[in-house]
Amino acid sequence: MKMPLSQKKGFFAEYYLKLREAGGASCEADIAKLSACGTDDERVAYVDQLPWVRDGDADLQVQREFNGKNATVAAELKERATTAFKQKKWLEAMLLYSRCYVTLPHDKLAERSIALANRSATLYHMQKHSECLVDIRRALELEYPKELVYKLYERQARCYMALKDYPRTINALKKCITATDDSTLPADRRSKLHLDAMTMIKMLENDPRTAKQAAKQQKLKEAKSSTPTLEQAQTLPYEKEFVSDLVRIDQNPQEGRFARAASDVQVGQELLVEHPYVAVLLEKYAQTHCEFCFMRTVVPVSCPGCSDVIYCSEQCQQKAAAKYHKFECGLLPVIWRSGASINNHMALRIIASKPLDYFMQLRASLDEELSLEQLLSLPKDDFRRVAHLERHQKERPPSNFFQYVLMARFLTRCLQAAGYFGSEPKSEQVSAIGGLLLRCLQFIQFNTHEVAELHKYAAEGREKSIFIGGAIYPTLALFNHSCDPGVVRYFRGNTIHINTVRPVEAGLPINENYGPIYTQDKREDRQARLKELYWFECNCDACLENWPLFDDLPRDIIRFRCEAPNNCTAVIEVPPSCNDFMIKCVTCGELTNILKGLKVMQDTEMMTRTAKRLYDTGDYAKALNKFVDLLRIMYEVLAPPFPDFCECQQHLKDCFLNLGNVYNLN
Ligand SMILES: C[S@@+](CC[C@H](N)C(=O)[O-])C[C@H]1O[C@@H](n2cnc3c(N)ncnc32)[C@H](O)[C@@H]1O
Repeated sequence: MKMPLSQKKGFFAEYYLKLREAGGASCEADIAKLSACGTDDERVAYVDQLPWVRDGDADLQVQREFNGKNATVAAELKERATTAFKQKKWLEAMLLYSRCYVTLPHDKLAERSIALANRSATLYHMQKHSECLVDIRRALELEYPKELVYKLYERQARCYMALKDYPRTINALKKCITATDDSTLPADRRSKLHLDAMTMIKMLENDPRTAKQAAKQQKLKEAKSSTPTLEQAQTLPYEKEFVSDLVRIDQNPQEGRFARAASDVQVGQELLVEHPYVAVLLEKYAQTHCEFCFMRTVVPVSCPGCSDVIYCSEQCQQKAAAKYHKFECGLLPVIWRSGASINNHMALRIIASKPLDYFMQLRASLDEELSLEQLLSLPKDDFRRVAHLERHQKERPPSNFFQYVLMARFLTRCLQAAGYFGSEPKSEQVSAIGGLLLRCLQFIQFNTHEVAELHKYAAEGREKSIFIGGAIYPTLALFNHSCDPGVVRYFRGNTIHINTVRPVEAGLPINENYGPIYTQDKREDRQARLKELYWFECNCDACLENWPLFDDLPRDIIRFRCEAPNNCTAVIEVPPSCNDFMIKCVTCGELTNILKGLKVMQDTEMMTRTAKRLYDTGDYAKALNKFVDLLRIMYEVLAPPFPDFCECQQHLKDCFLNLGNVYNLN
């Protein structure tokens, strides 16, 4: 039997080629006619009525597939995990128990609790005490066999002991003693356990640290807080959003909207902390990272309906379920198999995150232009915050529109299969959502950020930033590009942080970087890439003045700033061998004393060594402060680009990256 197209891997590309072939001679002419359509709705409607497109619809059958949960597969995984456990292969056992837990059908409460309890034992051996405690709590919340509960409390006590939390150790030991009443332990073993636990409790109660800790914990409890737990640590990505007063969004006809400095900005300052409007994790990381917040996850929570994705906590699972997963559940295998990129998936998720009524009401107003003030005053979760991002619809060729319409049609079918339109979809609603998906695909193209995680290979002293997913940050999406960016971005989960890597004077643009950077890529290559991917000509200083690559930066020239009191912005280039201290500026004719600059260069050598040492010992926060000082001092008297400044900037960027998502591979 022939396999339907939608069952094959990467079927969308095949469907597209097949369709174009079916279009035959009239294909190009039909596609060219798309240029006559003025709106996305018209484009979708036009493509929809092309007979050769309609004929291909049979290839786009989308059906939800729930083959993820499977008690038999879970039982096999459990057996393999237990073998690995017995062989003390802790990591392997932990991963297998995770897969077993995620694969178990949601109603198998006892089995799920056992998988969690077994994983907690593995985590205990791995000395992952906080994670072990999370699994014990979850196992206890499910139907863990009563007669074995004492074991969990015993393990809980050991974990608290390892974490030096004595009041909680005592508490767990007491619960352990009580739980033995339900156990099937022989009398002698039970009394031995009681005796050991009582001895431990007594010892801890006599320890002065216990009372101190208990008082502290009580205080925190009264303040409606508690000691930081792993669950809280995992809510880190939901740290408060923040836009600094130093950032002002402005616009002009040449560059559209962009950020500029409202007043002088120092190096190292935090300008923006933003949650994504939408984010999609790469399929590759679906079993290691939380689908909702992108935190790497040791003790995953799974979706009740599928085992395709994991979450770091119940909160993230519930948020995802409420927002979009109810429509994606059972559809992810189809989306992944289709070969649709995460950008395409993001478009689907944007729509799935809000009810149909929301879009139907908003639709008419989407064609109205919004002023910058109106846009910025919209609530963060308003669709218009992203719908009005740059999409270059006027420059878009018909062939590109055609491809996007086909993808929008496929995504509409996915939503339809997931029940987004209810049991009896109305054709005008389906078309309207098709039009909106087409709009999403356009703005996503220019406004997505790659979410990254820093992979550290300690043994080799190597670090690499790895792309784990994509996201849209509505405020950051208004920042323009420069090949000599003023900021660095790093991520905690999928929350983005933007910090400056050089001073920016009041009124000047604060630009970020879309990929090509002047120290590494030649001007022609940068410009070609920006034109191809973002459809603009870059006119940053590095492009206009054609700054050399880092390796070609002159080492035999020092670039001093003209210090004349007339606000001259010229650069005075001096060879290191120069014997004069008072140098005449060729632009303004005034003299500048370069002694101060030479002294700075001497001082910075020593400071750089200290900063690098701090970095190498892993003290990133301190190293960061040192690099900030260095850049500030250098920038005052010397004018970039020059090698020391670039190197320092790179180190500062690395420090910031180390404060974000990090994965230690050794
Ligand atoms: C992420 S958006 C940035 C905000 C955009 N200017 C706007 O008005 O929404 C990317 C788009 O901004 C424009 N852009 C970004 N950097 C630019 C630059 N340095 N000069 C001119 N246009 C730029 C390009 O049109 C690009 O496709």
